[in-house]
Amino acid sequence: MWTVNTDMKRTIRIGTRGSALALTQTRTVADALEREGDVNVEIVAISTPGDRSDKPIAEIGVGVFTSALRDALADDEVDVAVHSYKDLPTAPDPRLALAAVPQREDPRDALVARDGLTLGELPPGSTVGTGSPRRAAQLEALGLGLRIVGLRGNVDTRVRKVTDGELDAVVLAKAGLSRLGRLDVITEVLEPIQMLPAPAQGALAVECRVDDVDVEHLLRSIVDDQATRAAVAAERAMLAKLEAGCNAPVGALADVVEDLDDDGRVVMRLSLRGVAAVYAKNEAGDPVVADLLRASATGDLTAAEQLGRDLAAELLDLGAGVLSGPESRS
Ligand SMILES: NCc1[nH]cc(CCC(=O)O)c1CC(=O)O
Repeated sequence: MWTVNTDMKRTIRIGTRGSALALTQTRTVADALEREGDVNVEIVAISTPGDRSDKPIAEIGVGVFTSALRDALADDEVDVAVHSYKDLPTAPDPRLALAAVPQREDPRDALVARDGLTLGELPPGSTVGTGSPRRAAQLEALGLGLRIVGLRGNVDTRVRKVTDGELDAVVLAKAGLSRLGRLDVITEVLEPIQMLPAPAQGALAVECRVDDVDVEHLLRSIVDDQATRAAVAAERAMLAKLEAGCNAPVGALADVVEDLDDDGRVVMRLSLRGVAAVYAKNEAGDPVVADLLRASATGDLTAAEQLGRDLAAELLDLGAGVLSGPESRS
């Protein structure tokens, strides 16, 4: 007796962190592949040191959430890795290819405050939780007299600090709340003019092994979004160049916008805004935000990375490298 395997579909193993957020965003990639790719998909949760530690990210370092996943992919334990793009180090991993950048969620940060309050309605002295020096610096610069309190943990844990009355508010990525179905807790979506998001916030990075051309082609044709890829490339190029010159917290946001060319025809271009904090030392020798440097520029969609590097150069000229504060990427 013998049986014929009639199911000739290839099975693609997709690696992800095990958090509710990571699993949900990986599910969207898996669903698209199963729907349009004529493949079977298996989701493999991989535990990372970042998931097992409660220390501030600034202490445990960049890549804590992503390097275990990248290793599993390079070692052929999975075929695809789905990351929150903003958690990836800027240095490329030569073992891997960035096969797809799916369409981005709303990149903005969101306030979750007690009693439905907005930032402007929080009385001076209110406590606002965030573990991100980028968010802390921009909150301080608003001059509202808010007390910034360090914070870590998953999205639900952070929201609970407000619902339990421990903090007056927390700031989180809107995309994370959206993916978890928790948009209802948002009391204000923060405009980029007040708070520029982390480079690549709200976007996913989908990687495969550099020599796995079949999977790369599959991912590129089904889940890649070119506008998101260009926007995120500009933001990340800006971050990468600034990292070389300083470790100041950086915010960046690129939008695809309509513009007119020399002949008055409508063309799509990339508009990039960036912010970097400059620190000074107070009497106790601790770094405090002395200034927020801002710059913006518009460029060709096909030269996204150059636009990012140019804007970083402008911020460095303005003094972004002078005295760097706490390291941060989120
Ligand atoms: N730093 C943690 C992190 N990494 C990705 C997200 C979700 C949002 C996203 O994909 O950018 C979050 C949570 C947050 O910043 O509130």
